Amino acid sequence: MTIRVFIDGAVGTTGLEIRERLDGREGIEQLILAEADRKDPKKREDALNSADFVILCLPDEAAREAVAMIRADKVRVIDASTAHRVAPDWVYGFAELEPGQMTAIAEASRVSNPGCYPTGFLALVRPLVRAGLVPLDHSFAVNAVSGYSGGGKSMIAEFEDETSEGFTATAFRNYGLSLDHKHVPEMQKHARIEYPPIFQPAVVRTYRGMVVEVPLPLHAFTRRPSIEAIENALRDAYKESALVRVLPGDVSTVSIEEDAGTDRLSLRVFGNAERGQARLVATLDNLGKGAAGAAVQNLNIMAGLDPAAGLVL
Ligand SMILES: NC(=O)C1=CN([C@@H]2O[C@H](COP(=O)(O)OP(=O)(O)OC[C@H]3O[C@@H](n4cnc5c(N)ncnc54)[C@H](OP(=O)(O)O)[C@@H]3O)[C@@H](O)[C@H]2O)C=CC1
Ligand SMILES: CC(=O)N[C@@H](CCC(=O)OP(=O)(O)O)C(=O)O
Repeated sequence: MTIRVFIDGAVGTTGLEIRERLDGREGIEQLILAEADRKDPKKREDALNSADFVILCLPDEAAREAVAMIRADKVRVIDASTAHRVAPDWVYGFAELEPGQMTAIAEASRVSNPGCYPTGFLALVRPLVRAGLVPLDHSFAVNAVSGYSGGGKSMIAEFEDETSEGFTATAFRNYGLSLDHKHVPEMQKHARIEYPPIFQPAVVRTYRGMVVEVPLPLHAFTRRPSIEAIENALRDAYKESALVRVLPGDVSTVSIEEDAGTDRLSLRVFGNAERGQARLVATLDNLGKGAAGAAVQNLNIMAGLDPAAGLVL
């Protein structure tokens, strides 16, 4: 059986990566709009309704509009934008996050692809909250850096094109200083924690890759979990996963290039037992498990294909 896939936003940063991964795959036919038609509402509407699977790689508002254009019941949607990540009637497309999540994705008609930063945060934190090692009412902090492709075409131009408005030569800059980053509700909801985490993102002069860190004051928690207990809980949560790996915390540094160019998500636990402090560190590619890789994985799961097909391990 061949499935028909339409990527809306196929020439954007995420869309192109997905398209390349699906190109030439047996059993997948891509509906592709010509450059002159790709923003034509009528042409998009036709494509959106004649596909079996639609992957939205659009800004949030355009993603909402695209969903509203879909009338055919058979069309199943994966939305890479932020638009539906906390919507109650959408399935959260993070297959490894909860027991049973892969089945929920396989059966879903509407799947929201996780954000890149939430992917790192949730992978580190959710198993610990679920196991009761970290209390639900802990006030989490998240420190993270991303490659500049995380901001899509406009941020790529800011970092690469001297003639673009907003061109910057900076090596590192923080942002989200008003503490209202769009990923915070998604992190809170899917970690199932009481308070919004304090999210401290930054962007650096490298194209792709991310490091996402969560500091934990273990000494302050009622159960005072050991560093080993934290690492074991993560190992247990991801023991069956091909993409999420828990690595020993025996290195002296972790670089942003670690998983760039792959669909892996690597987790490490560092700590100081005497002080009762830990640093949880995730690395991933914002365009891999953080976007395009996750979308391809979700498509595989929804269409009943090999879950690892087209992914870079
Ligand atoms: N970049 C990343 O690392 C990640 C991105 N995402 C999400 O994926 C989505 C896409 O992001 P990204 O690829 O980075 O963004 P880009 O800006 O690189 O690409 C967006 C694409 O959508 C097109 N587009 C915009 N409006 C419309 C419309 N009304 N109809 C048809 N096409 C339209 C743009 O056209 P044009 O080329 O003419 O501008 C562009 O090609 C966003 O919601 C983003 O938040 C999620 C996780 C990570
Ligand atoms: C470096 C950078 O600017 N990154 C983007 C997030 C990229 C991403 O994950 O997109 P979604 O919001 O769709 O998840 C940001 O912080 O807004």
